[in-house]
Amino acid sequence: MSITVENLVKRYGAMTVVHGISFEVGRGEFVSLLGPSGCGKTTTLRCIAGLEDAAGGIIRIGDRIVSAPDQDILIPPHERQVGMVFQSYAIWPHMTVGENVGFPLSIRKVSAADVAKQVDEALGIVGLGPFKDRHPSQLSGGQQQRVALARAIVGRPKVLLFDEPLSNLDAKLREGTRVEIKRLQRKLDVAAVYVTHDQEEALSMSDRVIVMDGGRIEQAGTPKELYRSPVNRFVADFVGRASFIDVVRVEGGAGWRTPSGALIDVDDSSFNGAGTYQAMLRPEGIDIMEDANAGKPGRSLPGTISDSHYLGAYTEYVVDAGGAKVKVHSKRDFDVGSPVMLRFSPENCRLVSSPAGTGK
Ligand SMILES: Nc1ncnc2c1ncn2[C@@H]1O[C@H](COP(=O)(O)OP(=O)(O)OP(=O)(O)O)[C@@H](O)[C@H]1O
Repeated sequence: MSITVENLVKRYGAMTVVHGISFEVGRGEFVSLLGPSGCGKTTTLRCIAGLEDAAGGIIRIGDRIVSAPDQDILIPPHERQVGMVFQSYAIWPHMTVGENVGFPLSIRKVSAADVAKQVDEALGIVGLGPFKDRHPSQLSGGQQQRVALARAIVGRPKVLLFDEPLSNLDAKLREGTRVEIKRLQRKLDVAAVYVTHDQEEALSMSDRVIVMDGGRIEQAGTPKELYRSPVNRFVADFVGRASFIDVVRVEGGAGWRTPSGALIDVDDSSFNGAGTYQAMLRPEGIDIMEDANAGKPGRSLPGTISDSHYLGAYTEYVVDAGGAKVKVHSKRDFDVGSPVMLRFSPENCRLVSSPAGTGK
């Protein structure tokens, strides 16, 4: 089943925290809500689950309206057929693994025999069959999170909702559990909404990512679309590493000029005639040339290495290019203070809007 969110509004008292957002998640599709702390991701997810009451808009699961305050429709969570996994796992320490997983069924008055069968099936899917009679305190953090996963899928939910489910796991375990969650979601072929503030997690797991800020959607698209063609500086900065150089359009549209007066070739397909703009450069798309005179007009900028951070597979250099701090990834060694030439292609030098005064 799909999830459709139309003009969702959520208020806490006088404060509006979700400002009429709309999106759709198709059956079998994995969509992440990505954004900084407080942008309204969790609130949106909880409105879909029915754990928060929306103030406006319509939420559908499949064809069924589960939330439409204007029509006095607010279906309670246990009737929405959603499975949800929380950051805190929310498993009960006094219950065994099997009892925890079976809990959502027992409150739905499923017969004991059916509960046992479905619990065994769910534990089998997450690989926890032999742990059924243990208590959560006898499990590792990763195993506890799998109990929470099993509990989310036990009633054969029509959609799966995840609220930062991996943030309490260490880096190595997080990577493994990502793969497991994706495998599970594919196997069940359900719509999934996944809340995270971790861009790597969102890019690597999702069919589509919705970037939010201040209770609004900034951009929605496939991971590649967001990475390659962000609509503004906020999205460019939030999705991956990027550097920004102020640019102004040369009179008559014959190119773009940096504050130091250099003309650069910018992919300006996003230019719409109004507002302020910056050129965005991704660090892996820039070459560092030792010969400070090796530049091609429009596709290079002179600078000085001002800082370096060794990261194993590559070094991240910060290059001061006429006042702009440009991050560059290179496998080669350069000394701080060296004069260099940065070379880039117009495809890696994209115009992004950067509304003045908004910090975006
Ligand atoms: N129960 C509540 N009462 C009042 N305000 C709340 C409540 N829950 C959330 N908020 C506010 O709503 C806004 C959105 O919160 P939300 O938890 O959805 O953000 P988020 O993007 O999920 O952030 P995080 O990543 O920190 O969880 C925030 O400004 C938050 O302070």
